[in-house]
Parts: sequence; structure tokens; C-alpha cells
Amino acid sequence: MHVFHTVTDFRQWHAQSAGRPLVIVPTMGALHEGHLDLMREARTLAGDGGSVAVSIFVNPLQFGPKEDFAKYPRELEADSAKCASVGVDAIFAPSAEEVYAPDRSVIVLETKLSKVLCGASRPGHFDGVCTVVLKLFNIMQPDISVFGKKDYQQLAIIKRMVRDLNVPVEIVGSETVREADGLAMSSRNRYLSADERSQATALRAGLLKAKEAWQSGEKGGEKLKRLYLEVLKERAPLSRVDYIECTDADTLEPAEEVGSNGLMATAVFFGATRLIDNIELK
Ligand SMILES: Nc1ncnc2c1ncn2[C@@H]1O[C@H](COP(=O)(O)OP(=O)(O)OP(=O)(O)O)[C@@H](O)[C@H]1O
Ligand SMILES: CC(C)(CO)[C@@H](O)C(=O)[O-]
Ligand code: BAL
Repeated sequence: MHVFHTVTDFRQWHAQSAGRPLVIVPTMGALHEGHLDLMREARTLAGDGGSVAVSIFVNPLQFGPKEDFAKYPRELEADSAKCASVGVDAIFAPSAEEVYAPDRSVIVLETKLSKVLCGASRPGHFDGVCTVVLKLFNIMQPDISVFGKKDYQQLAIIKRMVRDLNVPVEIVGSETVREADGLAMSSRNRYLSADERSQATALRAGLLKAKEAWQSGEKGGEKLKRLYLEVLKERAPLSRVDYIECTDADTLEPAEEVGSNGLMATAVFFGATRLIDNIELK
């Protein structure tokens, strides 16, 4: 497996496999089983003749000034071993200087889907995500890129960017991988104390309770949100809910009545740690 730190080196490698499909998995590193699952899916999508590349880059542009950019875990050696174990062909791990010119002046702005849910709590976050993802697409020139449904809004926004800007990359969404007790895997779970970690299972439990009610005929968004909040209150006294919303799964517009293409998405703080999760109501 190759590890490249510069655009030139990555492109040279990719040029040697001209004509064969490239599938990429963009990440910020600190890899866990959720990421590895995306890589296995990428391996399948690439087929025998294709290649799989993983980008590892903690993108400064998508962090707010009070967020965890400085303390975000960076562990390239352990990440490389994990990538090799699932058959990744190349890692692209550039420095911030390699990615961003000091006098850069162009960014990608998504103007609608990025204003709700996580975008409302993290202003500018999805501008940073869109900008770096478009740059990674331009640098790596993949045929397919795989993203996790855990970051459902991110996936929806990237699909929209690719559609609206005619970016020639197919976007594939992959199911959320969970711990045995239901908590969605995330690099940020390691920040949780033991008590917070056990209470964090309430996100999944609350979403499942709301989904059960929806399946039994309850379509009211407010009622479904209340059911979720009851579970949080009962099972996670250390939590502070950032948001819980019912939306359309594609447009992310709020849904007073949740029909057959719904999404419930949530973000919850435990101390300074912010966890997200969601469930499709389909
Ligand atoms: N549990 C998971 N299941 C499936 N995909 C996941 C999971 N966690 C992350 N991903 C996906 O992996 C890709 C890289 O995500 P990222 O590196 O931010 O990981 P993360 O663990 O979500 O970290 P963070 O704590 O920053 O949210 C994204 O497409 C994301 O949706
Ligand atoms: C897509 C991404 C790698 C862009 O920095 C990041 O937002 C992530 O890890 O989900
Ligand atoms: N997985 C989303 C990256 C972030 O939280 O910045």
C-alpha cells in the first residue's frame, strides 16, 4: 500500500492506472470499524481491476474557532495498518499547506441544505466540507466516492454539490456502523467519560422509539420529537440536546407530517463532545 503526501505523487500513481476505476473514501483519520466498512464497500465497488484510495486530512476549514481541530486525533501509522488490512491500495495524507495556498480566495458555498440541522449549529462547516471534498475530487479524480449515512446531511449536501456543479463522480452512501449497544461509531466517542458513554446509547434508543411510533401510524413531527426527547431525559441526564428534527430525507426541509421519505436527525452534547445520529423513516 502506498502513502502519498503530495498532490504530484498521488497523481503520478493514479496516472499509471489510467482507464481502471478508482473508488475513494474521504476521511479525517482516527479510523474505526465504520470507516473500514466504507473501505470494504469501496473495494467491492472497485472490482478486481480497480483501485481504492483513502484520504486522511483533518480539514481546518470545516472547524469552528471553538471546535476540536487542535485536539482531533491524528494517528497516521495506526490508520495505515487498518487501511492495509482491508485491501486499500493508496492513502493520500496531505498537509494543510499542500491542500491550501496561503492566498486562496475561492470556496464552495451550498446555500440551502447546509443552513439547517448541523449547519445551523456549525456555521460555515459545510462550506469547508464542500470546498475540501471538491478539491479532493479534483486532486484524486475518482470515479466513485463513498460516504457514511451517519453524516446524513453531509451526504445529502455532497450529492447536491455533484448534481449542481456537474462533478463527474458517483456518490455512494453507506449504512451507519454501530457498537453492540447501538451507539454510532465515531472518532469522537473516545472523548466520552464512562458515564457519558453509557448514556450515549439514548440517542439510538430515542430514534428507535420514534421510528416504532411512526411505523404504528404516528406521522406528526412534533409528537415524534417529543418521544425522542422523553428517552433522552430519562436515560441521558448528562446530555444537552443541540437539535432533534424531522425532515424530508433528500431536501432536509422540516416535515410537520412525516411521510414515506422522512429523516429524523439529532445532535447531542455530552460536555464539550458533540455526537450526531439519525434514522430514516422510509
Ligand atoms: N459509524 C459510521 N458508520 C458509517 N460511516 C461512518 C461512521 N462514522 C463515520 N463514517 C463516515 O466516514 C467518513 C469519514 O468520517 P469522519 O472521519 O468524520 O469520521 P467520524 O468518526 O464520523 O468522525 P467525527 O467524530 O469527526 O464525526 C464519512 O463519510 C462518515 O460519514
Ligand atoms: C468528508 C470529510 C472527510 C471532509 O473533510 C469529513 O467531513 C468527514 O470525515 O466526514
Ligand atoms: N464527520 C464530519 C466531520 C466533522 O465533524 O467535522
